[in-house]
Amino acid sequence: MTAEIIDGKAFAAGIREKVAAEVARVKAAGVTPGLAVILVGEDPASEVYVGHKHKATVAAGMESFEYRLPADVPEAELFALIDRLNADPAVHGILCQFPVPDHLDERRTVARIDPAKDVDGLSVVNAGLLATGGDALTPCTPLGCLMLLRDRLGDMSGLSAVVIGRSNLFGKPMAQLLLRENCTVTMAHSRTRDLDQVCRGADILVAAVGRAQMVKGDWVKPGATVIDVGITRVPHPDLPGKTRLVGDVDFAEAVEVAGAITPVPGGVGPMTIACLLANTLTACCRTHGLPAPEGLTA
Ligand SMILES: Nc1nc(=O)c2c([nH]1)NC[C@@H]1CN(c3ccc(C(=O)N[C@@H](CCC(=O)O)C(=O)O)cc3)C=[N+]21
Repeated sequence: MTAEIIDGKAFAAGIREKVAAEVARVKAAGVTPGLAVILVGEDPASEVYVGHKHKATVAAGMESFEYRLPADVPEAELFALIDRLNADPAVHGILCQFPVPDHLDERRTVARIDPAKDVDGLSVVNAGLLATGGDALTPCTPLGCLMLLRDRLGDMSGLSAVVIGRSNLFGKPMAQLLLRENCTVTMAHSRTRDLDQVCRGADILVAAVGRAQMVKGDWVKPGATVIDVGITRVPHPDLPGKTRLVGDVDFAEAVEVAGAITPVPGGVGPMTIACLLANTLTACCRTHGLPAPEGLTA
């Protein structure tokens, strides 16, 4: 039996349409949601993502503001920009693309962003709200995974969920979201013993380790839902000089065992951008006391 392949690209397109419809509604109420993206330095991969974000933002009817700062920008200058955006009523979401150059500190940078505009959901305030059951802005990639899981599984109560990876950006918030769905959650990581065995117990297996094709087919419980958050560029096996994207899961093996699985590309990645738009809309609605859009939040 081969797994159902979860089409994140199509699902994300649906979310983006929903966002666009809601944007039209808040515009009619006199507000245009705006997203500001800050890119420090010239990382080629980041350039591509920022380009995608800009296009998607505009396509949803929102305002997109882009700021490119030189790689050696002093912290004070970056912070002055963030302060300006915090105070700007046309800006409802602020995202500083990571990684930032070594002389800057991600924690200090996130802390500078107004938590009400922190559409990455990375601030201490939003992480704390998520952990304590409040109305947080939820990190985009975990939110996207949650939407895919809800769509496939509906009620997740009592299911065993294993998240591999414990980053602040993904693993920790993902575990919190699964816990809120009443899963029994295990957080696994690089020091976990007998990781393969731990994974075999999972009804929901979420891989976010950043190691290409690490999760093998025999790590997967038959019928499990597998969410692959990894994205690594590797040399193409058949085309010399070419590359391709792979996830943290050995897809060819896992697809034979799982009940459903997200591909890479076309799985979680497109959901991340769709959820960034959703979060910007949510932030805008909360700021203006408008009803929060349904189905677009955790
Ligand atoms: N502050 C911050 N927030 C982020 O959310 C953030 C960040 N920094 N830095 C970089 C990572 C990476 N990221 C992705 C977004 C979309 C795809 C995506 O759309 N991927 C597609 C296509 C990928 C391709 O073809 O290159 C896919 O998987 O199908 C992937 C990765 C957001 N990030």
